Amino acid sequence: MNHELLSISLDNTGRRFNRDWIFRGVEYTFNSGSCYAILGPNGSGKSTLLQVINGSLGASAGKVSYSLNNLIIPQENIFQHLSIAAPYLELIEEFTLSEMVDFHFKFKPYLPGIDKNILIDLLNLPSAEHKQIKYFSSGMKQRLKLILAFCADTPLLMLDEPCSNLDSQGVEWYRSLVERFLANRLTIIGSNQPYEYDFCNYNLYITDYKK
Ligand SMILES: Nc1ncnc2c1ncn2[C@@H]1O[C@H](COP(=O)(O)OP(=O)(O)OP(=O)(O)O)[C@@H](O)[C@H]1O
Repeated sequence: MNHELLSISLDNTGRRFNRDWIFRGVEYTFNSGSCYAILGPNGSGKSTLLQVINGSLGASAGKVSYSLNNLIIPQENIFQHLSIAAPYLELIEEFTLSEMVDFHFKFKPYLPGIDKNILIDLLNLPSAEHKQIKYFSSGMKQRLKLILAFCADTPLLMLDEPCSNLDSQGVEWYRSLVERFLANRLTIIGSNQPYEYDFCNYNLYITDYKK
């Protein structure tokens, strides 16, 4: 369980592409221990807002600031404290599952109580350990992205469309990870499927920031 206290504040934050504002005037603070859903229809800007929050995309207006254990940290360092599963973040197709897990956890520690064998058991994909990821189905890849994000010991967990390509068993499996691995973290989920986010403490509607 991660015990670091992270706070992310958006101050009059907006992002545009060319002349179109995707969102503007966002005033919001995200805190450890809560789960936030970013909601809106397809193409409304959920992924864009997630990327602005994690600093991988700059804001066109306003600012995003971060504090960890009450110390301000610069935007360029936030990725060290972040685990993310998103459709636009790819796995390394040439690796086997085993190699992918080793590679991922060179950069991020495991959550206490988790190790490689436990993680592979949790993934529940029998006989996939030495299979190359390029031979995984889309649902298997999605499970792998999720388990890598959930099991890394970071205060910030971001999930964009977490159940894309998952079947109903996969959705149940996702919900079991949520119950087990969210405590104390700051979790932000981009979604328009209630089963992906209905346990969140707060909902943000991107359409509220379109003016
Ligand atoms: N690099 C870019 N250049 C120009 N426009 C972009 C760029 N990235 C995203 N957009 C536009 O920004 C808008 C928001 O896209 P975004 O992917 O954030 O929406 P979303 O709510 O996550 O959508 P979905 O639910 O379909 O995943 C869309 O109109 C998209 O075309």
